[in-house]
Amino acid sequence: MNRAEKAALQLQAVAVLRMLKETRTYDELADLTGLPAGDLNRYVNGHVLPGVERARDVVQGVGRDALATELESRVEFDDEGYVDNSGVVFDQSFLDLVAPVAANTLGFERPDVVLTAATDGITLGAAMASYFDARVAYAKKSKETAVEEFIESRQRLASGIELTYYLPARAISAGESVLIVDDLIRSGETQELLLDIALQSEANVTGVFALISVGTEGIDRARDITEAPVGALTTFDAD
Ligand SMILES: O=P(O)(O)OC[C@H]1O[C@H](OP(=O)(O)OP(=O)(O)O)[C@H](O)[C@@H]1O
Repeated sequence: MNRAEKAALQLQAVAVLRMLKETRTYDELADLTGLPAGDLNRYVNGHVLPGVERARDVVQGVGRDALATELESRVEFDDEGYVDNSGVVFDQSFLDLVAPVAANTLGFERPDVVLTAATDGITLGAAMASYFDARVAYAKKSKETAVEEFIESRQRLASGIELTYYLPARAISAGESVLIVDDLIRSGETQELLLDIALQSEANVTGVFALISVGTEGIDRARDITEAPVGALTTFDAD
């Protein structure tokens, strides 16, 4: 880890601690993290940065659990099982916190491109791309008028409806590494289409990440297609 990466990790830990502090006293934060309340006060107020080991523990340990809990509290299901995740995907600051936690806990290598699906994956894709200093690309269900060449992937869904995603062909070059992300994974059909687009681009997939997994069907489906790490920040029961 070079000096800039260490500094970035230390600042990410401070951002996680600040989020946790919003709803806690310093004593409660000390109980949660195992760190002294006085130190936490200095970190949260920006007077001192946590050491690298402490920063890693915060980001990978309590950070993941806390973000998953926060995510669960912001997601709503209706009677038919449809998800309202606007409380998450409309909050870019929250997604900016998720990116380092996801990258560190699931072990994704830095990609050249973060690939997602319009619409709801876009803000997470932007957060992940910003964290990795990578480009972001999103496949859409329609063709952009001025773009001449597309990669397209089509699938007949379990529902019988056909779903096609289009990506401008120049968004990903052969040999580049691609991290596939989305806000939600349920059947895995969307991820399968994105993986197919990466394959057609002759790119190397470095991982598949979803904020929310509903059941494990989609995660299992992605794992059948790629050997790269596949994971979600939080998993809800499918029923
Ligand atoms: O694992 P799956 O069963 O494929 O479901 C996951 C997909 O469903 C949602 O997108 P949706 O198709 O609703 O499009 P939207 O983002 O434009 O709302 C979500 O954003 C994922 O892309």
